Amino acid sequence: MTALFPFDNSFARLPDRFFARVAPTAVEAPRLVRLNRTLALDLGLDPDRLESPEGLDVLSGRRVAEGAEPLAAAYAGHQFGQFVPQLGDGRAILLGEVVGRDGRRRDIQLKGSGPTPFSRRGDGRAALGPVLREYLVSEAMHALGIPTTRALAAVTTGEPVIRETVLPGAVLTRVASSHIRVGSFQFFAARGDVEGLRALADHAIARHDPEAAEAENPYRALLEGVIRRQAELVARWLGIGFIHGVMNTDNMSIAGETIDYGPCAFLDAYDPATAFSSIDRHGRYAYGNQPRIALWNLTRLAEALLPLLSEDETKAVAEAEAALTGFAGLFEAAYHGLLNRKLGLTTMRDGDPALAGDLLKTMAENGADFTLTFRRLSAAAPGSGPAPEPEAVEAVRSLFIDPTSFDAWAERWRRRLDEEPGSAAGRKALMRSVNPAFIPRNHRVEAMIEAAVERQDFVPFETLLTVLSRPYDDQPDFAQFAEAPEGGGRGYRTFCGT
Ligand SMILES: Nc1ncnc2c1ncn2[C@@H]1O[C@H](COP(=O)(O)OP(=O)(O)OP(=O)(O)O)[C@@H](O)[C@H]1O
Ligand SMILES: [Mg+2]
Repeated sequence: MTALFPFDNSFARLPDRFFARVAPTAVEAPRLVRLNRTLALDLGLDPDRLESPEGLDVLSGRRVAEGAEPLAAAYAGHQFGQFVPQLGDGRAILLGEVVGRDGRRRDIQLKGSGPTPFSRRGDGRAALGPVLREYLVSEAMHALGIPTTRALAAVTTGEPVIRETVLPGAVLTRVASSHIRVGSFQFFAARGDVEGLRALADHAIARHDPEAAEAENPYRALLEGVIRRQAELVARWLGIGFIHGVMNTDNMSIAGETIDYGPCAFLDAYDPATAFSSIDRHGRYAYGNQPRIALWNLTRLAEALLPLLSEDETKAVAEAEAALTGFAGLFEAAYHGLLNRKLGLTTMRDGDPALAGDLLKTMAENGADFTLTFRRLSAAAPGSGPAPEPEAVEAVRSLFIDPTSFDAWAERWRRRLDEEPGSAAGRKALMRSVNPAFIPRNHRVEAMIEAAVERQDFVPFETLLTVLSRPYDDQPDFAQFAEAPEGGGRGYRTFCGT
C-alpha cells in the first residue's frame, strides 16, 4: 500500500542545530472536525484515506505517518519590538514535505500536537476556538486570492487544555510553502553562526527564489524576493481590511504567505488606527501601521543577512540598504494599483492616490463600513451605458453618517471615470473581482467559535466556510453574512497565546 503522505523532505536534511526531532504526543479520543478534501486532492493525497481511522491517527498526532520525519524548527524573533533569541516551534511539529499535483513543494505541519524542546512554559497544545479561527480565516484568505498558509484538517483531541478556563483541545494540520520565518534567520545571526545562516539562505533560495541562485549576489536577490513578496502581501491585506494583529518577526514568512492567525481580525468601519488585539496596547500592529511594520521586520531580516551580503561590512550595509529602499516603491505601486482597481480604474493618473485617499478619509470620518462601501460602489459605478440605479447610489450614501460628504467625493470619481476606456460592464466586473461581498466578519467568527466550543455545534463553522469559499459572488441566500455588525464593531477584542 502506498504511503498516506508521499513525503519528500528537504528541511530535515539541514544540520541538526536547525531543529529538534520530536514526535507528536498521542491524544485520548480524536475526532475529525473537518478535512479539506479539495486541498487534499490538490496535494495529491487521498481524502477518503485521510478521513479514515488511519488518517485520523496521523492528523491527531497519535501515529507518525510513514516517511514523516517529525521535527520542531528553531527560530528567534522580535516580539513587539523586543528580541527573543530563542523561540522555535513550541506547539507545532513539521511532519515533512509533499510535492503537490501542481509541482509545488509544501510543508505538512501539525499545530497543537504537544510539547517540544521549544515549548518554554507552554503546554504545546491549541484550543478548539483558535484552531477553527485559523482554519476558517486562512481558507477565506485563499478564496480571496491572498497568499496564505492553508488548512488541511482540524481535529478535536478529546483532551482539555487549560487557559483562563478549561477548553476543548484541537490540532490543526497546516500546509505552507515553507515555515521559514524572518526569525529563522535571526536565530543563526544572533549566534554568529554564519554557516548556519548560509545553509538556511541556500535552502530558502532553492525553495522560494531559485532564480536568485543565478544572480550576481544571490543573497541580495533572496532579500529582494522577500521584500517584494511582503510589500505585495501587505498591500493585499489593506485591500480587504485585514489586520494580522501580531506581526512579530517570527510570524513573517519568507515565502510571502500570511501566517499565524492568532489575534487576526477584519475592519468593519474604516479607521486606520484600528487594533483589535488585547495585548497590542499601543497599536503597534494597527491596520494602517502594517506597511511600516513590514519594513521594520524586513530591516531585521536584512541585518541578519549582513554577513552573507558581502565580506566587506560597509558593502554589506550598502547592499542591504539598497534592497530595503525598494520596499516603499513596491508597496505603493501594489497598494495604489489595487485601490485604483477597487474604484474601477484601469489606468493610473497623478491625482488617483489622492482620490482614493480622500474616499478613505471621508469613510473614516463617517464611520463607513470598509467592505460594504467598496462592494456597493461596484454597483454604483457609472459607465458608458445607462446611469446607475438611484438605489445603488443610495446604498453607498447611506453608509456615511453625512451622505453629502460622499456625494462631493462621488462627483470627482465620476469625472475621473469619464476619462477611462472600457465598457461599464467590464468596469463592474473588475470592481466585483477585487471588492469582496463576504469577508470573515469578526462577529460571525466569534459566534461560530462560541457555537462549536459551548454547544459542540459545528454548523456555523460549515456554513461560514461555504459562504467564504466564494467571497466575490453575491450569494443572495447568505446576504446576512455580508452585513456589518451593530455600531461598526468598534469594541471588538482578540486574544493571543491560545
Ligand atoms: N501553548 C503553547 N505551548 C508551547 N509553546 C507555545 C504555545 N503557544 C505559543 N507558543 C510558542 O510561543 C511563540 C509565539 O507564539 P505565537 O502565538 O506567535 O505562535 P503560534 O500561534 O503558536 O504559532 P505559529 O507562528 O506557528 O502559527 C512560538 O514560538 C510558539 O511556538
Ligand atoms: Mg507565531
